Amino acid sequence: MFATATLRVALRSGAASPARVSLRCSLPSGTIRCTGLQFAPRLALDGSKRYFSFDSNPPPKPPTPPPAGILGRILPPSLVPPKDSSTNIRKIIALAKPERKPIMAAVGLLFISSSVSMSVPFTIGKLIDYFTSSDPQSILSLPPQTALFGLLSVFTVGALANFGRVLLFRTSGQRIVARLREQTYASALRQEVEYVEREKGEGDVLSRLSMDASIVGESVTNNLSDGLRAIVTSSVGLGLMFYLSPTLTLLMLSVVPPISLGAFLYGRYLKKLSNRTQEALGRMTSTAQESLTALRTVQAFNAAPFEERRFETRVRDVLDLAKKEAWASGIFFGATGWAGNLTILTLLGYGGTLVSRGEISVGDLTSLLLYTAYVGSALGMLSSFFSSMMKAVGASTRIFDLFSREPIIPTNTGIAVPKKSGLIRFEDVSFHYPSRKNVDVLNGFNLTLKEGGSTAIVGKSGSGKSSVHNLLLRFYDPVRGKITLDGQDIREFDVASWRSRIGIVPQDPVLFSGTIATNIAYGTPEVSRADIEHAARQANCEFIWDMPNGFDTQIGRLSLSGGQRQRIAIARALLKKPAFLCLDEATSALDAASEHKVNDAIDKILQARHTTSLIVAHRLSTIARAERVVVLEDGKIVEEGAYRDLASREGSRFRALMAAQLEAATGDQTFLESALKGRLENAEQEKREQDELIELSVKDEVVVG
Ligand SMILES: Nc1ncnc2c1ncn2[C@@H]1O[C@H](COP(=O)(O)OP(=O)(O)OP(=O)(O)O)[C@@H](O)[C@H]1O
Repeated sequence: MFATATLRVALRSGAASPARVSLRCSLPSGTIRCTGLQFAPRLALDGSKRYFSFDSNPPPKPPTPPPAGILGRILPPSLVPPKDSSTNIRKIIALAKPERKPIMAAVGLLFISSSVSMSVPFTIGKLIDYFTSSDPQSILSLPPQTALFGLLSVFTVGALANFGRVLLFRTSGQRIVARLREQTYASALRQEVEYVEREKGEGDVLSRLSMDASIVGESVTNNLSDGLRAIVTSSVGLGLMFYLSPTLTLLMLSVVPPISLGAFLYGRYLKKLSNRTQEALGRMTSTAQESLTALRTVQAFNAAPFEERRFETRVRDVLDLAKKEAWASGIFFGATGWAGNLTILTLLGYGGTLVSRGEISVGDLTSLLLYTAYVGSALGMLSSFFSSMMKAVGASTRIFDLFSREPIIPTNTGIAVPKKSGLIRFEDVSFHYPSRKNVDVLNGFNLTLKEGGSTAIVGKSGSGKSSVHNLLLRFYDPVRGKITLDGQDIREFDVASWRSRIGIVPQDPVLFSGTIATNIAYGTPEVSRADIEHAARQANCEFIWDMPNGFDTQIGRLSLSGGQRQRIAIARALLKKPAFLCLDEATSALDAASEHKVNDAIDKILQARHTTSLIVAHRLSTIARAERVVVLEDGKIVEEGAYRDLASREGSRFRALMAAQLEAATGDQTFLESALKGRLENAEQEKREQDELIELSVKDEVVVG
């Protein structure tokens, strides 16, 4: 039996499909079969019967059919414009839609200015005939003064129309570029981190936003304007030429087909080059960005010459492509110029004979030669219009790739997360990163986080602790298994709603340009100054009060220590009043006073019973503070319990791990015992001493640059 229903479905990574699809499903012999997608998925119902997941792989793509249409039949495939060209041209035109009024007005003005300029050769011809004729009255029916005044007025109107055309085309062009950049940026921010950080690289995305957007914007306005002008000039010019002398015009036209073919081939070649140039520019920007953001490391390693060479290689790639473009342009423009001059020469030779035979006047021949020059330059403009359109199609492919890409972790779909916090469970989760599919980071990982409880997750470096946070925050989704909140798969929630309930304190917190206050209120801009100060106080950020401008101090001018940055990040997380907190403790050693303050701030979070915390812990003093400690090994939790129990259990994995971390030889039990015990005592004593410690002067912590 078949039933039609609309199901909410989520597809595993790699499968692209809208979040809502209609499927026809049947249940023959216990297997659910569905149709309605391009490929037949195998549907698995999980135990809760609320979440459906597809284990689907699209079938291999059929071989690309040969290009259709006349061009496809007569030209080799490499010369046929690809199908996406026309789609992209349509998308580019769609971008210009909101600007249709100014663009239409500009086109109107273009017709006026072009008509005026097209009247110039005709007028010059008539004037020459007037001044050289034995009977001038037969040529001009108006008195010469009136004719000159009329011409002056026409030229003024033409100039004003030209002014309006340029202004309108350029301003709408800039608005289109602005819109394109905004939307592409918004799309980049929506993508899953893997795509931006790994698959493409931030530099590549930046180059799409800056250079590619400009090229596309240019093409829809300046080039379009010049292209239209060229079309008007060449068609009107040719019409007038036919009117003046059909024979000479046909002679002139004999050179057009070879030039047009040249322009077509040149445009195709240029598009390819442009694509490759943009890719090379993206790689160049990425390289520069990487070393400039790590300038300290570069300088500390005296690696500037090495980085220069690396950048130079990238610049060379761009230069090589630019050279190819220069050759192509040189050959094309040289050849077309030569062909143009040859045409003029032929026209002059044959036209002179016609004049001597009295078949055409000197004025008309002059007009014709001028029109030939006009039409020739218009055809040149048309070919450069065609090549820049091709360039824009190349650049637009890169922009539209990003612009219309649906992120693998979908946004704006799913239900809102319930207000109350709840029980989080990782159920048989397996995970590998998309770029390293052969390395299982988690494998059958099970973990329950009690509401309001605190759990420290410990394990060797690279064992996958931070990956657990990444999954909880839905930067990635599990490859198998699921994460649930009170039994509901978190993939059913709207991702923004889910993340709004989670506070994060990363290992190396990022501070954005702006003031300390805006940084603490990052993500919660509606909070009051009193709330910001309260959160800062709770996170032991007393150093802020000692700064010259307090909370209004600009971050850009500060050099903050690791401990200070972490405390600002803790204040930021506290301000969000999160139901769940992911804290990734910094591995770098903090000085004693700083460590006390960070730990004390962490304590406050742990004591806030409304927050469920999952701490990736490195320091024993932090581990000792959590209610529960879990040990991660080979992608699984291999041990869990209270710190006291694990620390005192002979032969526990936890003790072995801590021994390795403390670099204590297995035989040196005394050192390990005292460290494990000492940390717990320290943690307890710290609590008692914290108020006193916070009073300690921290003024010298602040460095204003
Ligand atoms: N985006 C990524 N793409 C591919 N592999 C990754 C990515 N992030 C982490 N890894 C790899 O996944 C494994 C687990 O990394 P993870 O950062 O979760 O470990 P960790 O236990 O938090 O390490 P540490 O304690 O050193 O911070 C490591 O082998 C790491 O190299």
